[in-house]
Amino acid sequence: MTSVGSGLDASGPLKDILEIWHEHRAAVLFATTCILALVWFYLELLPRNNIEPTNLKPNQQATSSIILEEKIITGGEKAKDVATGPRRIKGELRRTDSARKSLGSGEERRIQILVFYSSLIGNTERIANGAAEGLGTSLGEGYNSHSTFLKPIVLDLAEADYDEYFISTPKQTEPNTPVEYFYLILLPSYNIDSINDNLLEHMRETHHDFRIDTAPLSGILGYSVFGFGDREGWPTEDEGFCFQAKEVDKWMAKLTGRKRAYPLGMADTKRELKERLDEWIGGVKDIMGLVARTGSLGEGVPGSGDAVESDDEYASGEDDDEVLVDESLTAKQSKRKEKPSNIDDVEDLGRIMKASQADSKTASSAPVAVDFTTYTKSTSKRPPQTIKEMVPKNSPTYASLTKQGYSIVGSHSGVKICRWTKSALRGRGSCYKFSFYGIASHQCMETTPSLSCSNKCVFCWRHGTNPVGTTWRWVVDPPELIFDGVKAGHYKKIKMLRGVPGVRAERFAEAMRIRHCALSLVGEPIFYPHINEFLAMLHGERISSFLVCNAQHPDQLAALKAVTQLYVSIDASNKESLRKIDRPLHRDFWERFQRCLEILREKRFKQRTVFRLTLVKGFNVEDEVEGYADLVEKGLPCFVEIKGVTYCGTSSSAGAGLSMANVPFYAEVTEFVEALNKKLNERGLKYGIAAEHAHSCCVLIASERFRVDGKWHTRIDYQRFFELLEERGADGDWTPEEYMGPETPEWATWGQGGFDPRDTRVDRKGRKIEV
Ligand SMILES: Cc1cc2nc3c(=O)[nH]c(=O)nc-3n(C[C@H](O)[C@H](O)[C@H](O)COP(=O)(O)O)c2cc1C
Ligand code: SF4
Repeated sequence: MTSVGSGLDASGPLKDILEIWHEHRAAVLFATTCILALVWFYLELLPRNNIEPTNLKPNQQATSSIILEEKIITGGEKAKDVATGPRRIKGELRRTDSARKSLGSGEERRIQILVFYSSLIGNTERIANGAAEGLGTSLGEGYNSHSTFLKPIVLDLAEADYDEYFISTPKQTEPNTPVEYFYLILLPSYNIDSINDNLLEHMRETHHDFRIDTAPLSGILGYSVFGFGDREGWPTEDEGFCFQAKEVDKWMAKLTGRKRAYPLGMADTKRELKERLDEWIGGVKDIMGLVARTGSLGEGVPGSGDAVESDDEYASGEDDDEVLVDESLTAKQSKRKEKPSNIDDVEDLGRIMKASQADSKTASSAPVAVDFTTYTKSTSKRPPQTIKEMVPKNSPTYASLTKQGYSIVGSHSGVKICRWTKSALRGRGSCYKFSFYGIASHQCMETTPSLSCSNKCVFCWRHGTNPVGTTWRWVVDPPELIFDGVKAGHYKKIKMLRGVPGVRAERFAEAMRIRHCALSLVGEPIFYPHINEFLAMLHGERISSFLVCNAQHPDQLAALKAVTQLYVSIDASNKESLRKIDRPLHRDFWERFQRCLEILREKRFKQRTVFRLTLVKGFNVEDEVEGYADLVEKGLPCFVEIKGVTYCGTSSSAGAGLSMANVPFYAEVTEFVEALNKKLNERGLKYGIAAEHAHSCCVLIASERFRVDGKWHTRIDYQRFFELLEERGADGDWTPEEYMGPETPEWATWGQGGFDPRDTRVDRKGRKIEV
């Protein structure tokens, strides 16, 4: 037996131990090292993990590191620098109250509202004090345990130190209890020298001072401005109404790096003060609630509160009704062959709906899909098919649509904010439907309960991403889910526009109540099996319905109940042209189209019916006036909207062969309209050119039924429409004349251009255009 290095002879238990040591020396050393490493790891890192919240803001993080150094107590002494090696912790970990609050919840915050005002006559001073008191009372009640609103402080801009408040974020008085600041600025305008000029000068200089950050107030939580003015002396914003509040709002956006938390509010102090102020204060309180709950001002769209006051959305070209040339159409797409699909009875629709509603996720018991490809009925039976979602979350279609700004609701519906809604929120004009029918664009929701369509129109601006199909072969979502979802999606997007330059508090508040619904987004709304239930929900909340269909689903059109205004798209005047331009999937598309016109004719004394013509030069304009007159004679719609196609592409539409050359000039549209109107009159049809919206390249021909004492009445009495619905039900009998609105405003009538004089017309870069 050999000795163990020491030269000692070993025997008995000692010998056993030594033998084991020899055999397992490496393993034992490794285990010991691991245990020591774990102990070090525990002692060194655990305390820090406990007290360093990862999601704190920079100033909070700074505070936490101060706390780390000062408050970890080792036997009554301050801890040594953590980098010097493992620490031995004795005794308890103690923290100050504020640190405990701040770190225990991870989100404790103290918010200080500063109410700035200027006042020559004294009104604004009184209002500022009242507002601060009101806010103090309601916010003092607290939104949750993690936020404390300190009593608002009122500051007179004539006395406040600009260097303290407008050159950088106000200094923290107690570093261990950081405070976040929220600025409210109440400002009357004066066209004489006043303290406002000093403030504006100071803001301008600060922003341009190369020694100072261009956004030195970016550390504040947010701001909002309210302006006071007098419309008697300064009737419009262009004439100086609240001009200094507008300026301050703009400079604050720059200095804070887009932290406009709520839109600029404005009031004529002699007329609408209380209403506007309450509205604005209510909005500010909501934002405070949001901050308290979530710790942030919420999401904003790109450009929201943009310091350069951008108008980027004008370049996006999005719009429900502006039909845009789709640059993404490719030769490949246009040549794509349609797969032969099943032909079944329309009655099967009911079966599909029931089955898919019963269990939308159980695909195995799926009924036979409905095929609308051929309008004639067939009795052939098809094997059961699997029901899928139309736009599954993981599909490229979903990704593409959401990228384009659609919110997908459920599995086949969508909602999107149209560019006119944004435009109206900013006082830059509503869409032509305002001029013609009185729809306020900022109160309009654009949605569809079916993202699928059965055409592939050459001018469709949906970038070829919407699903197409002739059959409803997808899961059917219940109408309640869609209704709640689209409203929530719409409101969410409106809220995101709160910081966009030019959005006015008044219109923003109005926009939080949807009054109109344009069912004309991508897809075909009447494709949705529960369209009537969905419409009833809209009407139940007094939301008007403007439903556009593609004249390819006659049975659904016939079964459609009351809508406020019913459209069919008339994209061509003859079969060949329609095939070329709409590229329909249905083989019997022309028969379907004709049948839809007949149905519209039948409905014309019950509903406001509209033909929508989209003119594409080289496709459906030349030599087609006669053909369109035939169609109007057949359908006898209440109105004919004629619109020039709009181009948004940067490259040519190779597949469809479209380019800017296909976009008619407004003069060409008006020439066409005059020719069509003449043809109609020659045939003894009583129509006339009623209104126009040159900005949208759109003109309205109306039936003389809507001309009273020589004046056009193309607008709608929405109130009366809902009364009729409530009195007589969705199948009830009434005529469109019964809810005919007041006279079409002079500025909207033919020859006047159609731009609301109360709005400001701007170009794509936001520069003012003289109308
Ligand atoms: C000399 C003078 C000039 C004014 N200039 C404007 C103006 O350019 N634009 C505007 O909207 N209101 C203007 N106003 C209206 C005031 O902004 C409005 O009356 C405001 O409520 C006054 O607030 P104060 O009482 O706090 O000073 C002016 C008022 C005065 C007396
Ligand atoms: S009707 Fe509504 S959705 Fe359509 S363009 Fe006007 S505002 Fe937009």
